[in-house]
Amino acid sequence: MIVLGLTGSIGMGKTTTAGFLRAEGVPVHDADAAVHALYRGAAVAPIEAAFPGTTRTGVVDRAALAARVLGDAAAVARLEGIVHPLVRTAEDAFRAAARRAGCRIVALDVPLLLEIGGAARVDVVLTVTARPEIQRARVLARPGMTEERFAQILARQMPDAEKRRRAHGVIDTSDGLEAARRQVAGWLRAFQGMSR
Ligand SMILES: CC(C)(COP(=O)(O)OP(=O)(O)OC[C@H]1O[C@@H](n2cnc3c(N)ncnc32)[C@H](O)[C@@H]1O)[C@@H](O)C(=O)NCCC(=O)NCCS
Ligand SMILES: Nc1ncnc2c1ncn2[C@@H]1O[C@H](COP(=O)(O)OP(=O)(O)OP(=O)(O)O)[C@@H](O)[C@H]1O
Repeated sequence: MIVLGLTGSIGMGKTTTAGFLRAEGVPVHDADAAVHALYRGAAVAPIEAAFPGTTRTGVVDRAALAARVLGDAAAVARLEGIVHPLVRTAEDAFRAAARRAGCRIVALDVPLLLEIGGAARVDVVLTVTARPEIQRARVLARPGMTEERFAQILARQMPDAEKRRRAHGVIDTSDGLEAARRQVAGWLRAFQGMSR
């Protein structure tokens, strides 16, 4: 079974590109979705213990948690130390189920794949990118997003050029949905020739 690692910085088009993979029959595990589920489940108690007052009625309050950790590298590292192992457990269960089901190729959608050394756990890295001005317009169009918050998030993420350099394949979402969909189909044809 070939494991694709789908990654890319904020607003580059990972989720949309993951949708193209699913449409081609590739099961996708979404790390961000796993984190959202953990914030209603297994992560609530350890996060409340580490950051008192950041959960409400058994659910992590993302805004309170963000206010508590963002801008404090040690606190972000502590949060990641709680969350990332739980995400890995969910990913491992997804991979085992896909292997049992006889899947030939699966994808892990992990925004921080390269930041957390995750390239070692996939066979192929696919980086989703877009021209900087397009990324910027997309992110700043989001409710509540500010130039400062955008800069803060970019500062925490590996530069896009480095993510493209480390990738086996790049999907550029700058030229519309159909162009990106065609790139996904092209890379899948290339990877399906691989044997694992
Ligand atoms: C700190 C938290 C609560 C802030 O939540 P909030 O809803 O305000 O922001 P959101 O999660 O949407 O993040 C916004 C953007 O930053 C990226 N991002 C999220 N966490 C991190 C991080 N630790 N380092 C770098 N980029 C990050 C996301 O991929 C997204 O592109 C949240 O980011 C979080 O729970 N982070 C720890 C878990 C994690 O590392 N998630 C990334 C998925 S692998
Ligand atoms: N190929 C594309 N062509 C045009 N617009 C796109 C394309 N891919 C994504 N978009 C648009 O860009 C925005 C961000 O897309 P998406 O949510 O998939 O990115 P993301 O990388 O998952 O974002 P984040 O990491 O911030 O969650 C959305 O408005 C989406 O419709």
